[in-house]
Amino acid sequence: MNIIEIKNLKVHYPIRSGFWNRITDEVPAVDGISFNIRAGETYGLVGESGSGKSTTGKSVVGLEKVTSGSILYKGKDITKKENRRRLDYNRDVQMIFQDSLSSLNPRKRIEDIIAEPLRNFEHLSKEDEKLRVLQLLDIVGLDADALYKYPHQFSGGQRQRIGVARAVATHPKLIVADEPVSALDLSVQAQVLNFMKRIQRDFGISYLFISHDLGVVRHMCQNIAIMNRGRLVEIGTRDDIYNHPLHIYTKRLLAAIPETNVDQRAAHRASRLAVEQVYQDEQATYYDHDGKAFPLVAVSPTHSVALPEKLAQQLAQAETKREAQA
Ligand SMILES: Nc1ncnc2c1ncn2[C@@H]1O[C@H](COP(=O)(O)OP(=O)(O)OP(=O)(O)O)[C@@H](O)[C@H]1O
Repeated sequence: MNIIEIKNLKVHYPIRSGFWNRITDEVPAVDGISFNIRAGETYGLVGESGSGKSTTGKSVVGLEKVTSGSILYKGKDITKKENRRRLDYNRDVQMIFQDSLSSLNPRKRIEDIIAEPLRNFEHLSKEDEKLRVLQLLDIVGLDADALYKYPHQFSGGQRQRIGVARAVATHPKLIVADEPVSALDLSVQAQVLNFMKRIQRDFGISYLFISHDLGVVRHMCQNIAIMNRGRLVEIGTRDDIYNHPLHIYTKRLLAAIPETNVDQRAAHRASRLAVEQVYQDEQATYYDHDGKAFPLVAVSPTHSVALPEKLAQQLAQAETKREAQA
């Protein structure tokens, strides 16, 4: 069952200029994307900086005005404010941000930061509210003495835990996690990802997991969409994307994952350079004459790629042959 269905979503930002501050152009930050998130899954949205991931995430939580298209939740389009209100959408869908320092109010104590959504959506007595905040701190592995501290008194990883505690306070159905570990050291990244997984199991939450790094997404996501210049260039299961990538942009993101095995580094660098060369030389094959991605074409029930139909099928057949020979 799908928890969210995104259909042909567009978010175009106006560019104003001149004495009268008129709209002279627009930035197509999100340019007609469609994908579904299933209940209980972690769906990855991956692309380089500026590809439109955050704008998509903010549209899903209702923080960004949508130009056209729809986002369906329980069959209703929540790009319309009245549907968000009617469905308690702002309680059911929460967001975790990359920059935990600026997303947590520095003047508020942790108790008040975590209690804020409870005060907005549930009207508990003071005692019950405190009990809930203590339970939430416990869930994310922080001690009770955190209650009276301020965000700057915590490490980046601890602040991200506080952000998660606030996000899960109202028992949401979906959390949009926008680069939740990108600002953290590798060892802390693993801890935060692990407890995000645990919370998902315990609460039955779905995540829209936004990242520029296919290396991080591999351990979290069952299905992945690759975003480039406001469009989706490839959608597939983890196996489709990591083991049978078809679009050159996906291959380029995969080649950018650092190689940890020292013996493999030279070969990895050579293949990264080779992919980069194809990407530079074959823009006209992989993008239309405006430099935009083609519409997605399905090459299997789970795998779609943004290429002209014939080329998509040829590449998919070559990939099947390669796998059979391997
Ligand atoms: N408020 C805005 N007004 C105008 N243009 C914007 C606005 N917000 C984002 N953009 C532009 O929209 C495009 C997509 O931005 P977005 O932040 O969604 O990308 P992103 O993939 O999340 O990148 P990053 O990881 O760097 O945040 C970029 O070209 C960006 O400059």
